[in-house]
Amino acid sequence: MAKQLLGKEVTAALNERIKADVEALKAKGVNPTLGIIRVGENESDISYERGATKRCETLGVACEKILLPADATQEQVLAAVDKVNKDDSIHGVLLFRPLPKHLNQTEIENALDPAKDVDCMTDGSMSGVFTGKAVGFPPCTPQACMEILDHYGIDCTGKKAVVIGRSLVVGKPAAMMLIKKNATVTVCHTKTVDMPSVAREADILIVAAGRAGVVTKDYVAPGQTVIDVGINVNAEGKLCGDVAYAEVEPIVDAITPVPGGVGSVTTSVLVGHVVEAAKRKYM
Ligand SMILES: NC(=O)C1=CN([C@@H]2O[C@H](COP(=O)(O)OP(=O)(O)OC[C@H]3O[C@@H](n4cnc5c(N)ncnc54)[C@H](OP(=O)(O)O)[C@@H]3O)[C@@H](O)[C@H]2O)C=CC1
Ligand SMILES: Nc1nc(=O)c2c([nH]1)NC[C@@H]1CN(c3ccc(C(=O)N[C@@H](CCC(=O)O)C(=O)O)cc3)C=[N+]21
Repeated sequence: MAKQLLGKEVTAALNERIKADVEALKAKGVNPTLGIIRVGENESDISYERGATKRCETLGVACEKILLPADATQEQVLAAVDKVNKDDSIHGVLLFRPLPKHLNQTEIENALDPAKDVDCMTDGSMSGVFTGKAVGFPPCTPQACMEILDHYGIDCTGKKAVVIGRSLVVGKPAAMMLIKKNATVTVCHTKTVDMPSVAREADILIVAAGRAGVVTKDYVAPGQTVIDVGINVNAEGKLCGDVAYAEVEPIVDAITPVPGGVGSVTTSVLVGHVVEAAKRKYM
């Protein structure tokens, strides 16, 4: 039986800190607010939006949404970004990615006010993750993975970490954060040869491929910690991760479940960033 690394155990202390900050802000007449921009009806965007909205409610943070159709023009999306930038009542902004293919995502991301960039969408914020200089906020999902390791006292120093996935939202920044924690890091992707033998060497395995069940029992070994970032919907309409949980869990030391793992920590980290952005402005 592997130890389950539970999101709710990780977020308990974090949520208490956020609630205290929210109260302090409200005492000063500031109502911390998250702005959400969604283009289209992507299923995974909508599930993140639902989780983030619920988390805002429980922590006392307001939420303003701008919903645009899937065929929105570049100008319409830029106008939405301009609106949230100019709105003093909005302290942090979440823009779901990837955007529909016809849009210039880089231009839209970089139009965002860096002070409101709570999910590391601008190139300036992302540079901070790579240079180690404190520029803006780190991306919420890889930070959630690090919060889980920290909470359970899993020391990365000298350990072998393998990350499956190289996206800018998860894989690449997660690799940088693991290097900062003194792990020796290998990053896998679709061109990696013999991934199972690479993954089996890991002490810490972070999986963000976005494909249900890619990590089977052949990828794991006793003693490992497995962090499953994937959020997929299975044939029965239930949430599942990228790891074939039933066959992996009996082998490894510790594992995050889906749901109840990384996703639930991500939304707390996001709301924490919004509150911190409001604090930086007013306190
Ligand atoms: N828990 C949370 O809070 C969050 C969860 N997610 C979830 O995490 C997953 C990953 O998200 P994201 O990084 O944005 O996804 P992307 O699709 O942008 O990236 C997936 C990465 O995984 C690699 N990959 C895909 N399939 C395989 C495979 N079979 N073997 C090896 N590598 C593979 C791809 O390689 P290549 O570069 O070669 O194409 C790519 O680098 C998704 O399920 C997403 O829903 C995302 C954000 C937050
Ligand atoms: N800029 C950007 N950043 C993202 O991080 C991002 C994105 N765009 N686009 C979409 C994907 C997908 N994603 C999800 C996160 C949590 C849940 C989720 O379901 N969370 C549940 C909990 C799930 C669980 O318990 O594991 C909740 O918070 O209540 C779903 C999906 C983020 N993504």
